[in-house]
Amino acid sequence: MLRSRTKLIELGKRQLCRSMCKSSELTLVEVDDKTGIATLTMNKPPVNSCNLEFLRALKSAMKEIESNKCSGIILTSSNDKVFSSGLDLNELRQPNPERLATFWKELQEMWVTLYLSNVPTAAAINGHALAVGCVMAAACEYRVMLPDFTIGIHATKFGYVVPPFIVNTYLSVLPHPVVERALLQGKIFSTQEALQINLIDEVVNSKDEALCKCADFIGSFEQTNPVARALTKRQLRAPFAKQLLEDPETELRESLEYINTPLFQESLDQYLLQLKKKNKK
Ligand SMILES: CCCCCCCCCC/C=C/CC(=O)SCCNC(=O)CCNC(=O)[C@H](O)C(C)(C)COP(=O)(O)OP(=O)(O)OC[C@H]1O[C@@H](n2cnc3c(N)ncnc32)[C@H](O)[C@@H]1OP(=O)(O)O
Repeated sequence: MLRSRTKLIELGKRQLCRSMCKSSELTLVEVDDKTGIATLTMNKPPVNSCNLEFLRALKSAMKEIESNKCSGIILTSSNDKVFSSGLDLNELRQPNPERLATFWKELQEMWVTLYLSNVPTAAAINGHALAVGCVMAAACEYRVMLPDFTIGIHATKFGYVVPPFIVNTYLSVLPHPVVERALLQGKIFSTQEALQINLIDEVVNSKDEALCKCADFIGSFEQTNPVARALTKRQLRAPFAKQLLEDPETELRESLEYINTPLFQESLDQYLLQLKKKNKK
């Protein structure tokens, strides 16, 4: 009882000393004056699907947080049912070639910025995290999730080949056989299943609790040297990012080629129809 009261008081304090740093319409950044932790809230209605502008806003917010020497980043969502629905599929449908290339490069850069961030990163997954939404969470160092939501990469279910950097994000948190089965089945996990396979670290009952857990995780590095920590993280993660860092053009070319195939475009049309139909029922 006493412990939970202390926790609540602690939570109140944390909320009080939060100050706004920089926001765009699509992202909201709040920095805790005491801990230096930045909470980056995704705010693209209705479901945080990543279009070009949103990817740009996310990358720029993360870079800004790093350059302000914050002690860590907590990634979360302003929507209390959806963390992120992944890529905005409208960006991939009958695309304008120039915009698609710019979009895909932004995706690559946003991923590299998050995956190799110098500061500790944690995801407070307060809703469904699908496809690239799951990738963003998995690119963080720690994940805590609310019950009764779903998380996973179901690309193969609707005719998408999974790009290598997405495979690598899974491989850096899950064992190879688990990744193989999950990606080939296009498996979407419930919160409980995600906990069982260690795709997430903990389950919590509220967003506030999720933010607290993430702050505690970031706080656990207080006694470490930030430069040594950042370089060690980079060393550990570099093999998974190597391909994209050394040769982003090949990944870009292969992805654009694939997205422009009739097979991909037909599957996408069908999938988008299904998504819309669901709402008309
Ligand atoms: C050799 C190398 C080859 C490389 C090849 C690379 C090329 C392949 C690329 C593959 C990469 C894929 C990664 C992705 O991230 S693809 C995105 C996949 N995401 C999804 O499938 C999520 C779909 N959405 C949902 O399941 C649900 O929306 C939800 C997230 C569970 C939320 O449900 P909820 O009921 O709350 O909301 P609605 O479904 O009513 O959605 C509200 C409106 O938003 C539209 N919507 C939802 N998600 C998307 C999306 N990802 N893109 C665009 N639009 C989306 C939905 O249609 C609703 O619109 P409406 O109001 O107009 O009906």
